[in-house]
Amino acid sequence: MASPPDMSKTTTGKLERYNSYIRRLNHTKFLSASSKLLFRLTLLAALILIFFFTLNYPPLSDNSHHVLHHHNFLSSTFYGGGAAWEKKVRHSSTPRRPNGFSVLVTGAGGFVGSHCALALKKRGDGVLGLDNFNSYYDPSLKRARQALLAQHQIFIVEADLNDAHLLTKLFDVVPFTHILHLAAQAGVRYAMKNPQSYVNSNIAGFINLLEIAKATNPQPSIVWASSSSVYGLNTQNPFSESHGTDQPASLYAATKKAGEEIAHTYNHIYGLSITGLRFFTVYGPWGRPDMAYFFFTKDILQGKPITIYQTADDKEVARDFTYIDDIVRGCIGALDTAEKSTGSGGKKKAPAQLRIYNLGNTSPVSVGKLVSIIENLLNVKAKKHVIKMPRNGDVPYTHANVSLAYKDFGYKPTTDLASGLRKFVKWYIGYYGIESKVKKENDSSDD
Ligand SMILES: O=C(O)[C@H]1O[C@H](OP(=O)(O)OP(=O)(O)OC[C@H]2O[C@@H](n3ccc(=O)[nH]c3=O)[C@H](O)[C@@H]2O)[C@H](O)[C@@H](O)[C@@H]1O
Repeated sequence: MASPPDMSKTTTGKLERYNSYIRRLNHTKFLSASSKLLFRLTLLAALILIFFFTLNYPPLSDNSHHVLHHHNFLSSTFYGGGAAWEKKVRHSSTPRRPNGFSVLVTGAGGFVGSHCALALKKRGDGVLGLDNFNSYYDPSLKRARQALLAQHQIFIVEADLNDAHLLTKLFDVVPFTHILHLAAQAGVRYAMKNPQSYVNSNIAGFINLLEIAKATNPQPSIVWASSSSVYGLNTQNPFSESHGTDQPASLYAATKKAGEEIAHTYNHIYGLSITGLRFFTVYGPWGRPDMAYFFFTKDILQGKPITIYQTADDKEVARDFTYIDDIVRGCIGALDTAEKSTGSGGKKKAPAQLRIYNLGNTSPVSVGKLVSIIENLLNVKAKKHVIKMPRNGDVPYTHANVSLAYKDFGYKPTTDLASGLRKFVKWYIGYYGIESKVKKENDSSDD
C-alpha cells in the first residue's frame, strides 16, 4: 500500500514559501520606504543649500543697495571665524587716544597704505587694513609689510574692494570715522597690458566702497589717492589744481580722473565728505618694485642694463619724486582737516566738503640724475641704455605746486631726492640681505 503523502512536510513547505514571500514583500517595502526617505532627505538638503546661497550671494543683476540690506546670520562665519574675527577687527580699529579716529585703510598691504597705517596707529588712532594681496608685484613684500603692521596691532582683512558683502559686514562691526582709500591698480605702463584691472580696482572698486560708505550711518569722511598723472598732456608748469585735467595720457590716469569725477557725484548726491590727493611719484623704504627707482637699484646691483627714456626732442624726462614720509604727513593733514560727511543712511542733509590737493616735492629731477644718485649710493656704475620714450602712457615732466595743501593743512615737503634715496637704499640692502661695500658706505654715512 502506498504510504499516504506526508502532510506535515507539505504543510511545512507551504509555510516556508509563504514566509519567504512575506519576507521578500517586507524587504521590497523597506527598500522603497528607505529610498523614499533618501530622496526626501536629498531634496531637503538641496532646498537648505539653495536657501543659504540665495541668502548669502546676491543675484548677478543685483545692485549693492540691495546687498546692503542683506544682513544674515552666516556672514560672521564666512569672514574668518565669527566672534574671534570680529574681536580682531574691533581691537585693531579702536582708537587709543581721546577723540581718536577709527580709520579703514584700504591697500594697507601696499607701499603708501602700510606707512600711513603705522603712522596713524602710532599716534593713537584705530586702524583696520584691507588688502587683496594681488600679485601685480611680489606679494611676499606685501606679506612682509603685513607682518610689520601686525607687530603694531594692525589687522589687515584680506579681501577685494568689490566684495560688497564683506565691506558691509566691516561697517556693521565698526563705526569708522574715516576711510583712507589707497587700494588701487597702480602703474602707468601696465595699463596697456591689463586695462581691465584698472577698471576693476580704480573704478568698480571705488564705486563699491562709496556705495557702502554713503549708506552707512554715520557716514565716514573719505580721503583717497588720486595721481599726478591726471595732468596728462597739460603743459602749464608747475601743475596746479586749477589746471585742466581732461587730457589723460594713459588709461591709468583716465581711471584716476574718473575717480575724481565719481567722488564729485557721491559728494553731490549723498553728502559724503571726500578729499582726493594727487600723489607725485612717491618713493622710499618698503616701496613698490614696479617703480623705476626700485628696479633700477635691483638691476644695477645685478649688473643688468637699465633703460632711460628721453623725450621725442631728446630732452630729459623728469619727475617730481616725493618721499614717502612727506606723503604720509600730507595724508594725515588731509584726514585731520576733513569735515564730517553730512548724509546718513543714503540721504544728503547738507552740502559736504569736496577737495583735491597736489602732494608733490615741488622740485623735479631728471631720470638721468635719479640714476646717478643711485649709482653713487650703490658704488656701482649702471649700464645705461637711453631710448626715446615709447608711446606707453608716460608723460615727459611732472612738477607740483603744493600751495593749496600748504594753506589748508601746512603740507611742506622736507626730503630731497638724494636724502630720500639714501634711506631707500639702506632699507633695500637690509631687506634683501645684500652684503657689500654698499652697506659699509651707507652705514658709515647715514643717520
Ligand atoms: O605720480 C604719479 O602719478 C605716478 O607715479 C608713478 O608713475 P611714474 O611717475 O611713471 O613712476 P615710474 O614708473 O617709477 O617712472 C619714473 C620715471 O622713470 C621713467 N622710466 C621708467 C621706466 C624705465 O624703464 N625707464 C624710465 O626712464 C619714466 O618715464 C618716469 O619718468 C607711479 O607708478 C604711479 O602709480 C603714480 O600714480
